[in-house]
Amino acid sequence: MSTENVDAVGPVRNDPTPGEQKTGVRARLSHAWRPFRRASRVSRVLIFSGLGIVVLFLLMAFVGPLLYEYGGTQYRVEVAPGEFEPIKALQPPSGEHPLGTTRDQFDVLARIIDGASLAFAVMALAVSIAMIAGVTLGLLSGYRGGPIDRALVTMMDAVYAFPALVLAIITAFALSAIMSPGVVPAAAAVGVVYIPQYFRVVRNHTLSVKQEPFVEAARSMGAKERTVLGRYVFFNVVQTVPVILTLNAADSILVLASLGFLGYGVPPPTAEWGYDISRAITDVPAGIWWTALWPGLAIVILVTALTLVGEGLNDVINPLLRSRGKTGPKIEPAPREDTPAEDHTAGAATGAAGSAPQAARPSVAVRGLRVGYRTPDGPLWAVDDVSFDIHPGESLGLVGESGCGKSSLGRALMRLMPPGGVVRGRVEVAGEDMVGLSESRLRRKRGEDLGLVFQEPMTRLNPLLKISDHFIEMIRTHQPDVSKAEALERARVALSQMGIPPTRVESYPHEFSGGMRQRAMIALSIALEPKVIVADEPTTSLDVIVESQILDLFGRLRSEQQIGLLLVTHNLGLVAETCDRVAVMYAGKIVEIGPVEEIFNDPKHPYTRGLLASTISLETTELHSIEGYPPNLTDPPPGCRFAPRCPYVMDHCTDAVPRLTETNPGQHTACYLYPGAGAPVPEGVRAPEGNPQETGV
Ligand SMILES: Nc1ncnc2c1ncn2[C@@H]1O[C@H](COP(=O)(O)OP(=O)(O)OP(=O)(O)O)[C@@H](O)[C@H]1O
Repeated sequence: MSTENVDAVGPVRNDPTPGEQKTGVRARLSHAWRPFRRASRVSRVLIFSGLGIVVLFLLMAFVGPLLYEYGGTQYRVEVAPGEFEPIKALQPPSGEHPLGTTRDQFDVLARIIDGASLAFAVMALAVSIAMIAGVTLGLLSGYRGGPIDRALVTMMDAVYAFPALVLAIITAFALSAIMSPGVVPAAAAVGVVYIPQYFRVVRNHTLSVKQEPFVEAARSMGAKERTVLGRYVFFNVVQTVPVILTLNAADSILVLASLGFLGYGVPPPTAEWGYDISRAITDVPAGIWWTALWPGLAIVILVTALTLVGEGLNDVINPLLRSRGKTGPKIEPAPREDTPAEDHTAGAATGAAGSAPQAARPSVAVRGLRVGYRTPDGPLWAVDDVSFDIHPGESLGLVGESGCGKSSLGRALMRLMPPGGVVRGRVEVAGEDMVGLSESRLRRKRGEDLGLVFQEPMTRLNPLLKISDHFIEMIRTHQPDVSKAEALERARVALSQMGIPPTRVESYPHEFSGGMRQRAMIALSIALEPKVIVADEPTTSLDVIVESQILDLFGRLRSEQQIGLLLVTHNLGLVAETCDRVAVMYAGKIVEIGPVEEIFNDPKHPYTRGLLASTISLETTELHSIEGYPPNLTDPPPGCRFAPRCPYVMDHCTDAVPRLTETNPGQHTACYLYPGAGAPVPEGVRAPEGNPQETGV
């Protein structure tokens, strides 16, 4: 029996589809039934035939003793009050003893009936022991990590290395020293065998689930730690349990029978199928077939039935397996999105460093932001003293080479840092400093004031939750008074605003195309009408048509809802098309910031020039590149960090970090080639001019 598929197990989610609102018990039954209705025919046949057999055995175990005249340990019959006659040993099946009698003068059918009661009792107890211990330890180990994890993994590996039966026998021996033999020690001996299975599956799931982008995405939308642990870690992890449970239930019957066969199980004369087979071993050569056959058949049939239920359940509750048998998702007509004319001039006027002057107060004001990590080579400041503003409806592009700190900056705005990451400085969002906020207040700000859109939306949506669940959870986390029905309605509206048919709200993320997932992710991030969206490479994994749809969406959100946008990207073309202003980052610092038009037409910083020169456009005749590599941020060069790669480097470039100084209206550049950067420009030095794509850096 394998548990290999359980890693992919999904939820049994039972939410109503639109237009089907039932109430009370009927609704619950209908919802519980839904996953089975969606399951393939084969799965349903497997489950229900298996369940049918298990129910027959249960009836036999619990109703049988009331109806059948013999008991499993009864070796005589009362023929008259106080007068007994022994049951004859080794009687073949007959009207009186339908399955015959054993050499110990027991009725075989009565032994089968009592053996079934024992099997169910041991199975239930053993599986519960294993599940509770394995799941608890697995969650603890995976979530906590560190020495606890190492100790538990070593212990479980040692236990797992033992052959199951040997382990069960050793446990039975050990338990016999502290308690008298019976159902409980037998169940404990069987249960111990399965603890490592639950432990390994749950621990590995916990480890991977807690790092899943969708867990981070949930945090970015303000989910509480308890919700993250419960709904995203525990909920994802426990989906694996029912399948292991049914498969282990089947296996436990075999282990119990083996223990009984070897004489280590429940002590005789208790009816136990394995023990009965061992007693019948010498009967078979003597032509006495019935004493071994019936308990053997009972074991085979019950184990097979439980396995069928387990395999069928796996198919039903795993959404990925479930969709395997279908003809595929319905093909939706391409969504029509009206593109309003974008106002790229908004916020593109003159202003102080990092800020476009606007009448309104900025939605985000970043001042002296530093973002650091602990690394084996020492502290690394990925963002170092960065300041800028984003005004309502304004879009700021953040560009730079890989590793210059763009994503770190984006995350720091939400204070969504990996372990070991620190944020210093001020990030004022709607008048409150994110850096100093308490965790609970921070959770409210995330989602409500700041939305986050990631690249690869598939990994950011919980694969076990429907799109509707994502909306309901996020909306109700921030607005507990909103009913589920209202949240669902808002989800439908938000989806249709993004060009996704509202009927698709009940789909799982894997039933969406990449573009639909990204639009759903955007719909989610704007559901609470945040002031600013941080979009980190939002179109990287999408084709150009979907990319253009997404950009149109951002444009609409900005012009219609005045949502600000921080677009983190490598793609200068995307910035030219989408943004009002652009900030160029190099080695953790903003080296140039200003209106897109100014910077793209007249870049001042040699690094900006280098970046633009290495961009391919229709006019490109010769591709330039910036020589060398960005510095190691654990040990950045002194002064201007670009100096080691700069073709215009001067002596004093390495003395101190140049200040951002206005070089064009609204455009600020941190370079000693321009007066105001902190040192006089040496005589005879001329700053570069002209189109860098033609002239190079
Ligand atoms: N969790 C972390 N621990 C240690 N260092 C990190 C961590 N995350 C990022 N860094 C380091 O911080 C620096 C900036 O990384 P970041 O991902 O912010 O850059 P980026 O410009 O977004 O790069 P890319 O465009 O490739 O995503 C890099 O030197 C990177 O190695």
